[in-house]
Amino acid sequence: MIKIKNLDKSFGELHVLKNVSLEVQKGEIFGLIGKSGEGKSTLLRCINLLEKRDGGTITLNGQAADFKRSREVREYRKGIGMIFQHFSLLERQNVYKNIAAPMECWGYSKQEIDEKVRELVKIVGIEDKLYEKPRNLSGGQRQRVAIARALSMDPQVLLSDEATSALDPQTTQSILQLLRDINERLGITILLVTHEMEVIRSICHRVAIMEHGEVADCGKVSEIFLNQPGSLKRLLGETAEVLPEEGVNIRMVFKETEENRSLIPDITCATSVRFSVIYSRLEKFRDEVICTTMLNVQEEDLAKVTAYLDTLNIRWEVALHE
Ligand SMILES: Nc1ncnc2c1ncn2[C@@H]1O[C@H](COP(=O)(O)OP(=O)(O)OP(=O)(O)O)[C@@H](O)[C@H]1O
Repeated sequence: MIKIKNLDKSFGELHVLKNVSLEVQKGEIFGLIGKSGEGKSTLLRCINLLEKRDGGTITLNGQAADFKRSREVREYRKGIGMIFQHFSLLERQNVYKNIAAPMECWGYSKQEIDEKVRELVKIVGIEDKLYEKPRNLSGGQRQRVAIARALSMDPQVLLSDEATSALDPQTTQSILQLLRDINERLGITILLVTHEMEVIRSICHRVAIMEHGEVADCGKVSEIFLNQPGSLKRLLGETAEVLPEEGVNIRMVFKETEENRSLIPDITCATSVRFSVIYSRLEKFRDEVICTTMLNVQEEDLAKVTAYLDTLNIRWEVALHE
């Protein structure tokens, strides 16, 4: 769907994107995460041709984004909706006019516009706000207007640049649910930029972690969390946990499945080792649940326990205490 190959971008001396290659599949929600200043927004702006790249290729649905004429650029952009952190609404215009604006630019008839606006406000759940000005809306409602406007040209792709960063946690969840509905019901591919891990966990199928303008790791969200690459640890902030100083602490990460539910008694039965469970927590990733469990074992039992975990293909590592 979106194919980015060897993308390069500098602002003067500042090399912001370095040889970035990514593929976003049709119908998926793909997340780009990284610390501030890693080039995430620049990448979105290059895809949307708001920013000129220095090198590399961008292909949308097999069509290379290399255009000579501004009309071609406009046509290309028509297929891409975009939403931003601060909504970018026309403050003097009401909700109806805001959503209608792109269609008016493209010369749609009044009737076409009216039908589309009324359909879109229903999809985003603000039918009762049609004639309100943005200043009378909450942050979540404003973002719903922006989403409706982004969908007005029936785009194949929606680019989202920190769309929930200015919202409280509850409103964030409702907007994420809306994006998920749009993805599932309308089949729109979503590429979103965020610095919030919760956004990635809740709705993304796949994620790319950006570091220093490069893609450090990329894959299915639950797999990235299972494998815990260095880029993820650096992003989450690798703080030493408060753990027992005696013995060895083993962190296990595994999918919560019926089979794994009895893992703790299974370890005891198979190894006859006595150990403590320091904590165990579940995290949801779209439709999968991942369990992180910390065990504390005696030094002399470490090999026995980890050998058993290896037979089950359970990922483990020795955790450092403070
Ligand atoms: N138009 C520009 N001119 C000069 N430098 C720019 C321009 N746009 C971005 N930059 C710089 O490029 C770097 C990457 O910026 P970008 O906004 O893409 O990062 P980001 O990962 O999206 O960060 P954030 O999460 O803070 O938005 C930053 O150092 C930024 O200051």
